[in-house]
Amino acid sequence: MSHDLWEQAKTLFAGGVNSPVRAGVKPFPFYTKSGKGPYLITEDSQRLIDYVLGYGPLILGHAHPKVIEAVKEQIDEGWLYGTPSKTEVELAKLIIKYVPSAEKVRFVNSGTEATMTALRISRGYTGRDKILKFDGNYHGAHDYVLIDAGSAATEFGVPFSQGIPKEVVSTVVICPYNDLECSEKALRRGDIASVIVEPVMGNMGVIPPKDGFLKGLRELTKEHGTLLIFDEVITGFRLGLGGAQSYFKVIPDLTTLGKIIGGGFPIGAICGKREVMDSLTPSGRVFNAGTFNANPISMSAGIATIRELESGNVYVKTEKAATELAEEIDKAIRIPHVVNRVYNFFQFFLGVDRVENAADARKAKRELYVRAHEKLLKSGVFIPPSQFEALFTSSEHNDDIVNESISKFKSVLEDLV
Ligand SMILES: Cc1ncc(COP(=O)(O)O)c(C=O)c1O
Ligand SMILES: NCC(=O)CCC(=O)O
Repeated sequence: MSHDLWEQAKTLFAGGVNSPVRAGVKPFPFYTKSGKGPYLITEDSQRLIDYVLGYGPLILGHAHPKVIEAVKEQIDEGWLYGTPSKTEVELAKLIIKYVPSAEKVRFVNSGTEATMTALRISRGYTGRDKILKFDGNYHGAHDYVLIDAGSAATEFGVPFSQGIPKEVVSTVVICPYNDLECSEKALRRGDIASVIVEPVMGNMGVIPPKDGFLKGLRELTKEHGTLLIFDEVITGFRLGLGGAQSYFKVIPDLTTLGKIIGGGFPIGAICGKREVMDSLTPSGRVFNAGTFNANPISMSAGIATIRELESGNVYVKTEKAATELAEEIDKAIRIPHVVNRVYNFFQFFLGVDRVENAADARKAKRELYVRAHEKLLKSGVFIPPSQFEALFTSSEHNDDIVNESISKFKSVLEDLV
C-alpha cells in the first residue's frame, strides 16, 4: 500500500522522495504500480487518468506497444556497449530531419545535462562568460540555471537554490519572460554568451510567448553576437515534429531536447549549427562526456516514439484532447481565472485574470489549485500537484477518456470558491 511505502520512504530519502514535485501529492504520495495507455494504476489499486505523463515525455501514453517492442529487441542485443551503435545514428538523423536548427547532435542523459552543456558551448564558442535567462524558466537542476527557476524550485520556495557560488550567480542575468526591453538592455553590453529561453514557458504553469518575443530575441542576439538557445525539453516533438521553432518559425543557434526524444527513458540532447556543435570535444575544446550518453535503450525508445509521431495522427489527437479539456475547464470555473494552452499542453490559474510572466503566475491562488488537484485525484484524475507544472495529453486520451475527464473536472471546478 502507498501509505506503508511512504512511511519507509520518509526514512530513506530527503523529504521522502527523489524529485521534490512528487512530495506535493497530499497527504502522502500515491505509489504507482503500473502505467497503461492513459492510466496509472496505484499500489492501492486506484486507476487514475493521467495528465502528468511522466512530466511530459509520454506523448504516446504509458507502455505503448511499439516502444515496448523496440526496447525488448534492444535488450536482447545487450544494452550498454561503451562504443557507438547504429541506434544513435538513426535517432540523430530523425532529429536533424525534423528540427530546423539541428545540423549536429550530442546525446546526454537528461535535460539538465543538455542545458548545462549548451550553456558551456556558448561560453566556449563566444569567449564570453555571461548568460541571460528568464524569471520562472526552468532548465534543470545545475548551478547556472537555479536562479529564479520555476517548476519545483518555485513550488518549494527555492527559486534561488542554496549552494550556488556567487561567482556563478554574477554570470547570470535575469529578465522577465516576454520582456524584450530588458533583454535588449542586457544584450547591449556585449558580454552575454547566450540567451536561453523556454519558447513556451512550461514551468510556471503554461505561459505562451507574446507575439514578436521569440523573433525579437532572435534579432537582438544576432545583432549582439550572442547565441540563442531554445530549451525545447518540453516543446521538442510536442508542438509537432519541428517543436516550437517550427511552430513559431524562429530558428535558434542551439536547441536542447529531452523528454519525448527518449520515449520515456532517460535522455537529453544538444543540437544546432555544425560550426557551433563542433566546439565539443573531441572536435573542439568544450568538454562533455558520459558513460550512458546515447545508450541504446533510450535511443531505441526514442526512435520508436518519433516513428509513431511521423504520421501526424498523434498530434491531431493530442491537440483535440487538450483543446476540449481546456475549453471545458475554462467554462466550468466560476471565479476569475486564466487557462493558458499552447497546442497540446495547458494549465489553469485561479484568482487572476492574466498570466503573461512568472510574476503573474505567482499571484495565482495556489491553495485553490492544490485543492482542485486533491479533489480530482479522489475522483480518479491525476493532474500535477503543483501550479507550476503543465497538463499534457497523449494519443491515448481518446474521446471517451476526455469526456469522462471533463465530467470530473466540472464537478470539482464548479464548486471551487
Ligand atoms: C524546459 C526544461 N528544461 C530542462 C528540464 C530538465 O530536464 P531533466 O528533468 O530531464 O533534467 C526540464 C524538466 O522538466 C524542462 O522542463
Ligand atoms: N517541469 C519540471 C519537470 O518536469 C521535472 C520533473 C521533476 O521535477 O521531477
